[in-house]
Amino acid sequence: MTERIVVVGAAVLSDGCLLAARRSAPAELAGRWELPGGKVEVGETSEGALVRELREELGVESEVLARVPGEWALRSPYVLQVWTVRLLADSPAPKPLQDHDELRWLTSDELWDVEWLDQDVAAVMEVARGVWGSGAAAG
Ligand SMILES: Nc1nc2c([nH]c(=O)n2[C@H]2C[C@H](O)[C@@H](COP(=O)(O)OP(=O)(O)OP(=O)(O)O)O2)c(=O)[nH]1
Repeated sequence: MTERIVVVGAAVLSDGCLLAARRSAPAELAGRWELPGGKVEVGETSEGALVRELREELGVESEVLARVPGEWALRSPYVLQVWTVRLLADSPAPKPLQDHDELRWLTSDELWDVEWLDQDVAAVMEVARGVWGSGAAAG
């Protein structure tokens, strides 16, 4: 059986915008944009991993809403699964505390203004389809 490790990515939504995070490390990913998140640890649920990663990376308190259909291959053995997430009302605003050096809230018109990781493009398209409908075509 092929080993497969799930990386959970958060489509954090607020006021109709999607949160994008620019990676600061490792060197081969630095400068490119991604959905914040990380690896699911042993004994952890996907939802638990997302809430933990968002707390560690962005300093926010969040609630997982729904799985975005699909699964996307990353560098083997990793696969990306994505969930929509909202910030709790009393959450601090997100800050790039760990792994990222810049954050942006993107409207559907701005979605392709950032250089997403190549392996994230299909996942971001699926998020856009679910959130905004088919209007947010890749630019
Ligand atoms: N979080 C996240 N990681 C992604 C995305 N796209 C993508 O290729 N990756 C890769 C980068 C990393 O190789 C891996 C996840 O690593 P990570 O560094 O975010 O996870 P982590 O916090 O659990 O890492 P670690 O330092 O504890 O090992 O997946 C994405 O959209 N979000």
